[in-house]
Amino acid sequence: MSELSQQVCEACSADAPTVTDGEKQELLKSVPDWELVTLDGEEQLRRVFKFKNFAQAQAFTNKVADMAEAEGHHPAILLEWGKTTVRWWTHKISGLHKNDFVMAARTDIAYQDMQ
Ligand SMILES: C[C@H](O)[C@H](O)[C@H]1CNC2=NC(N)=NC(=O)C2=N1
Repeated sequence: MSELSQQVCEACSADAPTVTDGEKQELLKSVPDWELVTLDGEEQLRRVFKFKNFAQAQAFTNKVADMAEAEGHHPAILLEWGKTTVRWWTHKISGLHKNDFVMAARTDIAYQDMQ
């Protein structure tokens, strides 16, 4: 499997399967800084990114938003002073698809590029 962050989202339909527990454990190895959370019954990936101020958090938020729009796959993003919280899941299957792990890995690269 090529580096997760180099992959792109595959077309995902409403009847696409969520990742299995085994797939989750394997994929999580590529995004170790992310946590699995369940909100409103939907399993998601979540990570909090820390910054020196609001402007840096805002710039990162915009990078992630642009990447999401380009990919047609969108996160929930909370922008606060000094931090940005990103959650990835696939709305149409109410859970986690491999696409979410790809986008989490690409979000990590966007953060690394700002350090
Ligand atoms: C019509 C549009 O392409 C779809 O609603 C896309 C938009 N972005 C999306 N983003 C996420 N995270 N999950 C989706 O199911 C999804 N669907």
